[in-house]
Amino acid sequence: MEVGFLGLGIMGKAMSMNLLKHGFKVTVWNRTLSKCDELVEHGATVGETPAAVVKKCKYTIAMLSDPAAALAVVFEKDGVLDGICSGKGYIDMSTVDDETSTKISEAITAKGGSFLEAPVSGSKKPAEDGQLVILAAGEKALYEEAIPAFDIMGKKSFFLGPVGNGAKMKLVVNMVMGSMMNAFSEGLELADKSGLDPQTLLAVLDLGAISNPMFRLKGPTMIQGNYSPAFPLKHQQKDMRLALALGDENAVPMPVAAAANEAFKKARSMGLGDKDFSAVYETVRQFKPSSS
Ligand SMILES: NC(=O)C1=CN([C@@H]2O[C@H](COP(=O)(O)OP(=O)(O)OC[C@H]3O[C@@H](n4cnc5c(N)ncnc54)[C@H](OP(=O)(O)O)[C@@H]3O)[C@@H](O)[C@H]2O)C=CC1
Ligand SMILES: O=CCCC(=O)O
Repeated sequence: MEVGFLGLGIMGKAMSMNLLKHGFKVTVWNRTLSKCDELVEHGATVGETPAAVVKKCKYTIAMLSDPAAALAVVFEKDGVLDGICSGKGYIDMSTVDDETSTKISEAITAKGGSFLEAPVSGSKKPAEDGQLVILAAGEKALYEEAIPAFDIMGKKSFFLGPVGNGAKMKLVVNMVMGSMMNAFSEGLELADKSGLDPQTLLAVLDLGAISNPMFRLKGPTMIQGNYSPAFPLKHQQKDMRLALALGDENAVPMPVAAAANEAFKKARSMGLGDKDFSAVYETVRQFKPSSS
């Protein structure tokens, strides 16, 4: 099966690599061309533009940073729209808002193509291990066609109905995650400042009702001050911003998420946007480990 893949950042690289390793023929494109090299070493072909990739492949997947990137890759010259036609599908797995996704869907379908949004839960490691949770919405037939690829990239796929529902579900999930990360950071600092061992706090949390993989994975590295990016903080703040806009649209009060968004903005202002989102800890942290 020939699949196109646009966007080889942290997630796109891992996801397209998995497709290659499982026998898919993959044609890749990335704005910064050098990021294609490693994929080529594993058998990928490079398309010169998004349009060239779409022209070559029955369906094309995109994994791009934000709404501006998702729109640029579709609407700019030599973009997806210049290659799409009847019989071809476009699957955008980037985390964007429903307005962006709807705009892309309308443009693709106006040219006879089919569209699916399919943002994912799970980060770098689940992407490498094919353990993502896929939140698809849009054209059901394209969803069914893409299941073999989804089964490789993910551990579970949901079909959530019309375009927009996948984007909204993803924003709700990441809004909860970003708020939790801030509460967790405050807890680590409170433990430390009140004379408790943060490592013991991790052990206690892990045995109780709020035990979860995020605290288990991020806690030890946060204590070390290691923020090597799996999920860049600038993307988490983008998701908080988009989730708050969704709350605004639906008149849902979200004071906790709003405060969390401010903390992520503060972290960006401290130059931490390209670090892992757990670096939001630095906005409350006073004790610095000697290794940082
Ligand atoms: N990392 C994670 O844990 C997760 C991320 N996500 C979401 O997945 C998406 C990708 O995330 P991730 O891989 O971490 O991000 P990265 O920042 O690592 O990669 C972003 C990608 O978008 C491309 N890009 C950015 N701007 C443009 C543009 N204007 N035109 C064309 N391409 C552009 C980049 O190209 P270039 O290389 O040239 O900069 C790169 O390929 C985001 O929407 C994110 O929110 C979802 C789940 C988990
Ligand atoms: O969008 C990023 C999500 C990261 C995760 O689910 O661990």
